[in-house]
Amino acid sequence: FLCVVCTEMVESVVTMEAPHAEFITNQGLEGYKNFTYNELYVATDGFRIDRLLGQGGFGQVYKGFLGSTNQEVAIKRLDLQGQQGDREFVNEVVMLSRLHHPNLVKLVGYCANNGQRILVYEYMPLGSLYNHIHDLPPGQQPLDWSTRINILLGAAKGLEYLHSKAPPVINRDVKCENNLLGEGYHPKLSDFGLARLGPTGDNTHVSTRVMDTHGYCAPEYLMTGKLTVSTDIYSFGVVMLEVVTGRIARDESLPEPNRDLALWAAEQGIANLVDPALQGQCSLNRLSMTFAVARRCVRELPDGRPTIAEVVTALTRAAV
Ligand SMILES: Nc1ncnc2c1ncn2[C@@H]1O[C@H](COP(=O)(O)OP(=O)(O)OP(=O)(O)O)[C@@H](O)[C@H]1O
Repeated sequence: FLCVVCTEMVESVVTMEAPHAEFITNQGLEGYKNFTYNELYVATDGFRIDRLLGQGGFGQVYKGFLGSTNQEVAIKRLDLQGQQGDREFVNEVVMLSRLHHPNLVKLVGYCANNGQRILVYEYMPLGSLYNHIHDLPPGQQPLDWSTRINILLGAAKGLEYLHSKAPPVINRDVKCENNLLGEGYHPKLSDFGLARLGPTGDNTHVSTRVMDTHGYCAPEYLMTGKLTVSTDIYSFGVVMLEVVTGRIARDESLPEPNRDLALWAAEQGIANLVDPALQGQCSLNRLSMTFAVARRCVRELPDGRPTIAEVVTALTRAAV
């Protein structure tokens, strides 16, 4: 019964019918805890400011502690902006309840009582990849080559799982901030509120909202709003370039055409590309392999981009 319900809900999310958040609460989703607002209020000491982990496009994320299970969690409280927020909420809950992989962040539960829209996730103690690549606080050592390549490999495996579903799940929001890190820098993709089920047959899903997340968007997506697995591949290529160059995806302080990392990297030799902090840590062969696959991912024409399975193969070779 629940599977049928989930499928119906996913379809209604994709076709943007009326939200179903109260419906989720009433029916429950097997395996996920339906929290009361009070439980989460207690877990975060009243959503105290010093528990704030970060602010995303859809609301604040707090660190919480569930006394009943002795578990640390991340609690995302969505800003209530009418149906839009509701749609993202239902989409995230339904998507995560169907998707399970060691490189995807786990949903612990949710709360949709009294107009609240709150998601509860496993806590990822090392935060986002962004914070380990960019704007390092003084004294923090940059990640070494082997850690960086293993993070990329794990993230690529998470994306491979999504793309291997029938129909494929398009993450649509692949970026460094959405790669969260657990103990030992184990990476997990997060944030499926924007994920969409991909096209079947020759149809291409046309998004009603084209979102440019600062240098991560494939050119054809910006022009047409058409979502395919190739648009995720482009974004993943930008993440790869960030991780190995240490540069951000789009640097507004630079003159065009050097602002977008993907465009800049296409014109550079390896010596210029590699993050100075990685000098001497990796053979030229592995560096060239990694840059070659990253550059293929950010090709202008989607047909020239590799599949995520090819990316996993290349990164596996670069990691050994
Ligand atoms: N499960 C988690 N464990 C630990 N920290 C988390 C977790 N989820 C989110 N965070 C922190 O909260 C921040 C905001 O997360 P969130 O997913 O809301 O936004 P985002 O991905 O940065 O942006 P957007 O929602 O616009 O894509 C993250 O960058 C991360 O630092």
